[in-house]
Amino acid sequence: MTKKVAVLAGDGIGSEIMAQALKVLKALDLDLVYEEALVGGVAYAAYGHPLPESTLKLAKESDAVLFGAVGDFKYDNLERHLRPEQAILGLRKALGLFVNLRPAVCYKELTYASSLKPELVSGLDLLIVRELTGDVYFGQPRGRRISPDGLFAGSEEGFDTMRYSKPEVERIAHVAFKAAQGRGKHLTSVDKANVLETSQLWRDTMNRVAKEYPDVTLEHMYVDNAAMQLVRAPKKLDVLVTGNLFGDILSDEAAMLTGSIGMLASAALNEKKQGLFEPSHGSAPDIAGQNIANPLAQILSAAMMLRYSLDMPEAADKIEKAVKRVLAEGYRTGDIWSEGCKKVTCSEMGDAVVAALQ
Ligand SMILES: NC(=O)c1ccc[n+]([C@@H]2O[C@H](COP(=O)([O-])OP(=O)(O)OC[C@H]3O[C@@H](n4cnc5c(N)ncnc54)[C@H](O)[C@@H]3O)[C@@H](O)[C@H]2O)c1
Ligand SMILES: CC(C)[C@H](C(=O)O)[C@@H](O)C(=O)O
Ligand SMILES: [Mg+2]
Repeated sequence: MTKKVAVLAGDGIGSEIMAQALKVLKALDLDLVYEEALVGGVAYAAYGHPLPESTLKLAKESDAVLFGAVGDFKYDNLERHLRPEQAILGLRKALGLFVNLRPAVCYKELTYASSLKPELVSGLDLLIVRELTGDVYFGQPRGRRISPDGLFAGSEEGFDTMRYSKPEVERIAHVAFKAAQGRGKHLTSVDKANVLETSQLWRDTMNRVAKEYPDVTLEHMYVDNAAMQLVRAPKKLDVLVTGNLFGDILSDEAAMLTGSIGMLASAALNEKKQGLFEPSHGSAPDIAGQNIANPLAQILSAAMMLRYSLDMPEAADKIEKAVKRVLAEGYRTGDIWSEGCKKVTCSEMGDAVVAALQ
């Protein structure tokens, strides 16, 4: 049966990189229909809301969502619920996308583009499993008020609530342990249990779930140390599991190990394998409209979509192989370019990937 993909390009470089991913998908001539809709700042401009009902409906009834990026500094002063970023948060929550897989792979051709020494990153292949629908991102209560107590009583304060429930940690733990079983059988759980109750519950729960996976070695690491280890000896890590906020920060850090944030794809999944697939980076307003963004994270996110949600692993393999091929042939957008390589625009990179499909 023909499957349906909701295509939400969003803001900034979103439409430029999405055009490349669609070009690649369409060149594969798959049994898919694509339906586009507005999301983020462009949706706010058209409908007065970053996640219009029609876009949410399309996302819900589709087999997968291919998402670009949202965010535009010109909307930074809107009330929070109208800001473009609320669209991605709203979609994650509405679709129950509690699993976020962010693989950080350093292709051998890009070793030089990493900010770390080549020997530290060559062959790097790590997977961040980030919990995506809980934590301080969604915890209530939150808000602004006049502080009722303490040293600054009477002053305006802002507050958010970091929360995780046991079943919420258990379900992401199972995903992470299973991922570790399929890889190096080593799982690093990242928390801040030396300070936070939320993290202590996280750690206790990880330890309990670990008993069901005796073949996987579980290690705990405080998030400050994890941030350090990621740049000290990243290849000692294989699968990391962590909460929403820590995962957001660590995945951008891991992105730079691979050479550019423009290389980091991601999958957000629910229990039914329905997913939203997006690059880990944002709308990059500083380079939008210039056709110079790196589209590979978006193209690799499309490959993840074929693998994880649409049961088309051969097509996913083809895309991933084509990306490796264009890198081997020396094609580089500006963010990963170095002397001796072929500098290409965003759309030329898309064309190169299409030409490299076999
Ligand atoms: N999932 C999302 O949609 C998402 C993710 C992160 C940030 N954002 C939003 O994006 C906007 C910009 O945020 P930011 O500047 O902090 O982060 P960003 O990821 O958009 O950009 C950070 C830096 O990386 C560069 N960059 C990002 N993607 C690139 C690519 N594909 N090729 C080459 N260079 C690339 C940018 O030019 C910029 O210098 C904000 O509104 C933010 O809230 C959205
Ligand atoms: C835009 C923002 C809400 C989002 C997040 O914090 O999850 C982004 O940074 C990401 O990494 O996908
Ligand atoms: Mg982020």
